[in-house]
Amino acid sequence: MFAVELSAVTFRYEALLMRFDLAVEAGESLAIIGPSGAGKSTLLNLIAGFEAPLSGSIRLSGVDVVGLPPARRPVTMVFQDHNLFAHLSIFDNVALGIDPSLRLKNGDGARVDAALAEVGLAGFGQRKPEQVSGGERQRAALARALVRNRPLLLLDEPFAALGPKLRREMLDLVNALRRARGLTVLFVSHQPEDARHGADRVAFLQAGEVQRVAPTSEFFAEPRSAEIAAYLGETEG
Ligand SMILES: Nc1ncnc2c1ncn2[C@@H]1O[C@H](COP(=O)(O)OP(=O)(O)OP(=O)(O)O)[C@@H](O)[C@H]1O
Repeated sequence: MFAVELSAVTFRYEALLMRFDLAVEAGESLAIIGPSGAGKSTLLNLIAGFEAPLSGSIRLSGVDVVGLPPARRPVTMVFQDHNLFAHLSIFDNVALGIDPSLRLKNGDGARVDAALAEVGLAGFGQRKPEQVSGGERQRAALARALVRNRPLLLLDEPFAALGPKLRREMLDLVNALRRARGLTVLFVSHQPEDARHGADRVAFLQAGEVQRVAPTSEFFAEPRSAEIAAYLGETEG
């Protein structure tokens, strides 16, 4: 049974008809790369339930989730724009992952503290988002995703604004959390280097389709398809 399985999933934005087929094993880390407008964010949004397909099936751990709202899917997601509330402390921002109205029950506070410690933010709970660095804000967003205890973690370019060294550190953190918690991770990145560094396999999207999926070392090995060579030339220049 796959952690994620999309079969003939179609979706349309104006002129672009997308059609996705993809299978991801439990515990895997999959990088999703491809040109701007290829459908990378749309693919994650379909899995998370922020968009509904025209047709096809989306199975998560064997269960067809089409029609289920995002909150009822075994999924948690982190975005590039971390969506932290400026007026709330880091602790409260993370606690929103447990209860959006911040009515915490016994033990919830300890869960928030544990998640903050897991992402390297022990002791940062009482600061406001503006009082921490960009990398630390993304760690907080990751902690908020983790407290939801979902087996599938989707990352839509969450580290795009960080420099290369920090991005590698964040990918290492994600992979450590993946192993410790047995998560399946799908991450979108514009940096092929992120895929090389942090993914077991790479999915290359082009014009609304998954054009190639391969183990990372195989994906980057020669010979490459014309489309992949063009993409890598375009972005590595
Ligand atoms: N809300 C929307 N309304 C109309 N068209 C949209 C909308 N969101 C995305 N699109 C279009 O759908 C296509 C796929 O967009 P998507 O954001 O999934 O691509 P992407 O690969 O994530 O791109 P990028 O790398 O630039 O973020 C693009 O052609 C885009 O213009």
